[in-house]
Amino acid sequence: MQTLNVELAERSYPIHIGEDLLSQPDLILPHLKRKQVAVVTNTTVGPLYLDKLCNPLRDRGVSVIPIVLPDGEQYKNAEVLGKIYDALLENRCERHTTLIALGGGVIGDMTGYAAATFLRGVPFIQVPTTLLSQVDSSVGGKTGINHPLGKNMIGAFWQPKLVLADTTTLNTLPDRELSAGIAEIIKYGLIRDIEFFNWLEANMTKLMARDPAALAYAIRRSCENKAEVVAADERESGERALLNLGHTFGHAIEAGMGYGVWLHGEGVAAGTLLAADLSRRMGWLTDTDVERIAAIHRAANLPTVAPSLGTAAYLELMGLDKKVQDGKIRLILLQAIGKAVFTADYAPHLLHETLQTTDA
Ligand SMILES: NC(=O)c1ccc[n+]([C@@H]2O[C@H](COP(=O)([O-])OP(=O)(O)OC[C@H]3O[C@@H](n4cnc5c(N)ncnc54)[C@H](O)[C@@H]3O)[C@@H](O)[C@H]2O)c1
Ligand SMILES: O=C(O)C(=O)C[C@@H](O)[C@H](O)[C@H](O)COP(=O)(O)O
Ligand SMILES: [Zn+2]
Repeated sequence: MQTLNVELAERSYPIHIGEDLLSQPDLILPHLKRKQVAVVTNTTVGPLYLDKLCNPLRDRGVSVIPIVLPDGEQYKNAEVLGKIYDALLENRCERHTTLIALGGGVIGDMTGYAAATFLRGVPFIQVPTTLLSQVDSSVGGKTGINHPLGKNMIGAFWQPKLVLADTTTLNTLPDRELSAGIAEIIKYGLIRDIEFFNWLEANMTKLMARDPAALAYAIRRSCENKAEVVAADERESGERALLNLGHTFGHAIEAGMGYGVWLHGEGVAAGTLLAADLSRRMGWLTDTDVERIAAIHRAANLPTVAPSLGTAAYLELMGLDKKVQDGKIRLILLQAIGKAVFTADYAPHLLHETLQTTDA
């Protein structure tokens, strides 16, 4: 097992990464205020891992309330969030009850938001079971739900007490979801870690084949990158925005196509290629850079061409992004592979040209 720390003064917490961690209650028990937990999961992950996590806790005297939600990005909404509150109230949960998110980013974001808001804030633990959630969503404390008009529009910053990333759970993850996770891994290389990007290019075949050592390294390096950025800028007043590379486009794709049609990581992949295209039009990236970025996404079986929603629809959806300031869409662009900037200072006609490439 490897352990990293997210350094946030009194809100600091460990990230444990390793095999068979689910069934090690000693990793969880020190982080509980009382021996009562509510474990939020979904109808796919529950049958696979709920007993593995909960039985050893029960054996140690912990009272466990399981809460099983429907599975899918289309359920990351206020109605399903309400089901978490219902179960917590019906079971008379208190401020010292710890919520545990067992699942991917959808479960993690919703459980975290329920924890941030139930009784004005209760502790929570992330037990991420997708590659995407192990390398990104379980770390950093962004929690929330979608609105029909936009992704993650309602939410809160609420840090977990612990992240327990059991890499054995990835054995049951579908290939398409593995690729979606790799999109966020590539992101770290592109925005701030050229050596990691070079390593990813050299090791993509191993990652796609689920080589345990390659996966373990990619998860650790991703979490190190994310933890450093979050420690420097917890609430996204500057540097943290770089973690949004490709997301303004990607979130427009997810909302525009209907939640769940394109996976989050797929939207990020196609969105990253649009950000790269605009960066080339700005004179920052070369054609060779853009081809390198496309090639690494292709090697991960990720989409590199965005759907043709139409330029007007893209601009409308992107105009609802959380980073919009004074009505201007602010974007993360690449000055080079390994160096991103957060800027409003791009020529609007170049963004239009980029978006027009999506018209079939
Ligand atoms: N908070 C953040 O910082 C942050 C970062 C990135 C993404 N996100 C959010 O995370 C979500 C995407 O997360 P995701 O990609 O994990 O999707 P997800 O949570 O929908 O999980 C993907 C699918 O895999 C299934 N699954 C989960 N673990 C499994 C396992 N071990 N074996 C078999 N199936 C398994 C799930 O049931 C689901 O069907 C989006 O809503 C996105 O907005 C949040
Ligand atoms: O942690 C962050 O900060 C990120 O931006 C990570 C992203 O991968 C993630 O998808 C996040 O949920 C997007 O946040 P949002 O603020 O654009 O909704
Ligand atoms: Zn993301």
